[in-house]
Amino acid sequence: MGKKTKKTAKGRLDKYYHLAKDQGYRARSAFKLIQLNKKYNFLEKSKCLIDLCAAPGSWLQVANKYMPAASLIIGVDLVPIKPISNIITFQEDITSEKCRSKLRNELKNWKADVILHDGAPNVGISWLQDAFSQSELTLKALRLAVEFLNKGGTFLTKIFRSKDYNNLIWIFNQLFGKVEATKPASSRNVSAEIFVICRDYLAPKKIDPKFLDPRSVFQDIDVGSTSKSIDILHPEKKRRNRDGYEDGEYLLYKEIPISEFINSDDPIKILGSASKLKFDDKIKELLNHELTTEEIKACCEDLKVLSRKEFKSLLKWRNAFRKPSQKSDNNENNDNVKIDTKIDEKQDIQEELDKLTEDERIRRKRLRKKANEKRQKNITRMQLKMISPTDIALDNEGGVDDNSLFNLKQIDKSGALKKIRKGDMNLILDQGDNQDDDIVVDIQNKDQQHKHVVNDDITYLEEELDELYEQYTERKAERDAKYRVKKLRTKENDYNDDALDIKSDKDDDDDSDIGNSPEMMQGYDDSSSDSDNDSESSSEKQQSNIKINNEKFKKKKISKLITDLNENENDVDGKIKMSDGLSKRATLFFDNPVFKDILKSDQAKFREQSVKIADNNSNSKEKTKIINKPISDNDSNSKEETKIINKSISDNNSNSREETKIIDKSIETKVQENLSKKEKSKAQKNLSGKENNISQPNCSLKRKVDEIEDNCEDEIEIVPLEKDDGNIWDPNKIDENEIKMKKAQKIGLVTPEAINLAQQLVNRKKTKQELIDDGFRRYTFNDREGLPSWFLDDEKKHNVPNLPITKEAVEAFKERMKALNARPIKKIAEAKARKKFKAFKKLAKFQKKTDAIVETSDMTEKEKAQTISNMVGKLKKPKKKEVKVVVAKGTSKGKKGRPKGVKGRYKMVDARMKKEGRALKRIDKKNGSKKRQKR
Ligand SMILES: C[S@@+](CC[C@H](N)C(=O)[O-])C[C@H]1O[C@@H](n2cnc3c(N)ncnc32)[C@H](O)[C@@H]1O
Repeated sequence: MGKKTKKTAKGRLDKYYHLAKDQGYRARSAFKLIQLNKKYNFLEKSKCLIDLCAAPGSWLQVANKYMPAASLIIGVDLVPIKPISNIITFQEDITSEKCRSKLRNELKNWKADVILHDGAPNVGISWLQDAFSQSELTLKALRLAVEFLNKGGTFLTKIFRSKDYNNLIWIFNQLFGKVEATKPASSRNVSAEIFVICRDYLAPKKIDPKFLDPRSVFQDIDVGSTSKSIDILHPEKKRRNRDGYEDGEYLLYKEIPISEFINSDDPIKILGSASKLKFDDKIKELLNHELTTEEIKACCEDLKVLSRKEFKSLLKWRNAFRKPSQKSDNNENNDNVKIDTKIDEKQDIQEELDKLTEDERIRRKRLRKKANEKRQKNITRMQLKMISPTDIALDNEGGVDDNSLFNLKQIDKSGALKKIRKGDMNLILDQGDNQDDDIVVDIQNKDQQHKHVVNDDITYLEEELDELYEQYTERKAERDAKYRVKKLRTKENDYNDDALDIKSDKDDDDDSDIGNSPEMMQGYDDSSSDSDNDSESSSEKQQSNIKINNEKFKKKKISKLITDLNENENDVDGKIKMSDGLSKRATLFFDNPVFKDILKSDQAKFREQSVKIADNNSNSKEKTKIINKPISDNDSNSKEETKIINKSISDNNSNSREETKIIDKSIETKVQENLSKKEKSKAQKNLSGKENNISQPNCSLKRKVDEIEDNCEDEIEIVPLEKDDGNIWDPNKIDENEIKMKKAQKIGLVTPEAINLAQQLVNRKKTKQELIDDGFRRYTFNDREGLPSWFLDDEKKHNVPNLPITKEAVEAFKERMKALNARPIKKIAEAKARKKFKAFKKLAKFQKKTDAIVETSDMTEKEKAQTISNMVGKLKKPKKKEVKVVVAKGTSKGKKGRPKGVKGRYKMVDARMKKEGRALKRIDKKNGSKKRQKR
């Protein structure tokens, strides 16, 4: 058995426990007397009270409180009672003669107005004995009551509800005018105790001693048959018996003769109550009967361990030995048994079935709940714009399968892609009935009605999704005005779908999404690389490549909108990667028309940048191609190429490194020109004669370039490289800036200027161009050359750019800093929160207690106010932190740190110090009392 804790046992620490503690009562039972007194008002009128069984003394406290001052109150108990002022207490057994004489001594000629009895003998032996001793103790208390009670006095006693209850009440009624049994609210419901208040003591001159003799009071009771048999066929229906043991039976083991079992009209009862069936002399011949098997004998030996089957076989066996007349008498009984057993089996099966059905229902409910939660989560995520509507379909089963609602593969098969792209989903649904294999397989087996239901569901879901998607796009449009323009453009593109299919090559040069597609970019690169090894006109091939790729992309673009979701290049470990390097999910997301124009512009920029990079990169294939072109082409082409290069030279004059490259290019151009004029024949010779030169055009070119460079040194004007002007004083270049950058990266924007600028950029108040323009001002090119250091220092201090910043921005920054400064550090904040939480908990507890006091009807308003104010006082008083004085001895002597077995605050002292401390305290106390006496 698990150990019962103080808290759990009978719910010990209840409201009355706390109330008693708060009001200083020694036990919660004080409230029982308070409540009884409230009902019957007997304490206020009394001047003498005897409390029999008074320890620990809470009833005495209540009596002292409610009775008039200078009343005589006597308390007696088996255990000592802690003294209470104005109350006489002594330790005695109330059943003893000694107690009687002691009481007589204390009372002298007085008689009590009230006698209380809350005695509880040592219980726990057995129910029967417990109840009996309680009744006996009550009778003993009554005996004292009739001796010491005044006429018209009150006797309050506790009794347990048992079979003796009625007898006791009868006795009380003979001696008192009014007898009432009641159970106060503070008495626990689980307790069998009840209080009987007997008022108007009749004080008869002569009392029949039998009234106070337990043997005569409790012997004539006929409580009826108290058989403790168990229903052997329904052992689980066994009820707890609160009546205790059978009368006269104090043993659990019971032997019953077999003859009794056979002749009994209620054999089941016998089997339930007996421990063993004894083969008695009367029917000893049964022992040797063939029906009396060893198993039957063994069953008779110990009935307590038999199963239902074994009990049945015993009953069968008994039936065989019954006389026909007896049989007919008991046939009914046996039939009942059989019917009962059958019903039992059926019941068992039914119960089992019910249990299984219930389990299944719970399982389904759980699954349904899970699915609903997931759906709800997706919708929320979509509303928060964390995912696109298409993701919901993907997430539904962790991906798109053949049965998925959004399996566009099915739609693809239908050949109605264009219609879908125009938004006509109904068309596909109509066709889908015939073309969707998977759906057909499913639906074929079901009736037509079901088909409609399924279609209706899908249509409904699609409509819902469309609606959500529209909401999403509208929200987006509201946020971004530019989006509307893009949307218009998207619409235009949609209307021109057919035209898009046969768009001319002209479009390739535009910044359209086709030309900017990743595939397109790839195609572009491919063509460049092809030209390395191809002697064919590169421009032509490039054009044709672009055209092919363009068509490919067009096809892809068209089918993208309603593409097969399973289309992927790699599907490794379940992670699907699309051709453009994005995951399938991401590709789907960016295929959304919302991103169409964003991608267009971005890709266009990307292409521009790529072309520029290709132009500027000396090692790039593109450049080699351009340089190679004059070799393979005629002289006329070379001039055009030179122009292109010159153009790029003029475009890129800011960077010195770039410039060097450009100069290299100009050299190469000149070389090419010279090559076309002077060395053409030589080069042709080389090209036709030397295989190596053909296979490695770059090498031959380089050699030629070297040769020609040597020859034409005079003709080439070499432009000197611009020196890196380190003397230009650029305040942005100094280390300080780097430090600021690092700081900003670490803790964010730290100056109001930075915040202002960031805000302007984010709110689109400032464009990129304006920002660049702002960079060119009088501070931009400050020449530091030859300036004295003191001047530079001074300049650094005072000649700083006055960046434009609004008053509001500065105010906002100040506020932000103030807020930051006002915020406590983490540890302090945590400590404060902890303190607050503790105070809150304390307050809640206090409130609970005060509520209980306010609600209680056992106290006057004044008392309530007093108790609450006392509690407030206690709450305010800080608890003293106890410091334990530990004498350093044994192992802890001379050792540092906490001594063994000491918890909480402690102070290490040596034995002398402790003794001296005590002596000082004693002396102080003595002196203090002397001083007081003098006063
Ligand atoms: C429930 S307590 C009484 C509580 C008491 N009314 C109060 O409010 O503090 C029961 C007490 O009966 C006492 N008791 C039991 N048998 C007794 C006896 N024969 N004589 C005296 N006291 C007895 C026990 O010692 C026990 O303290």
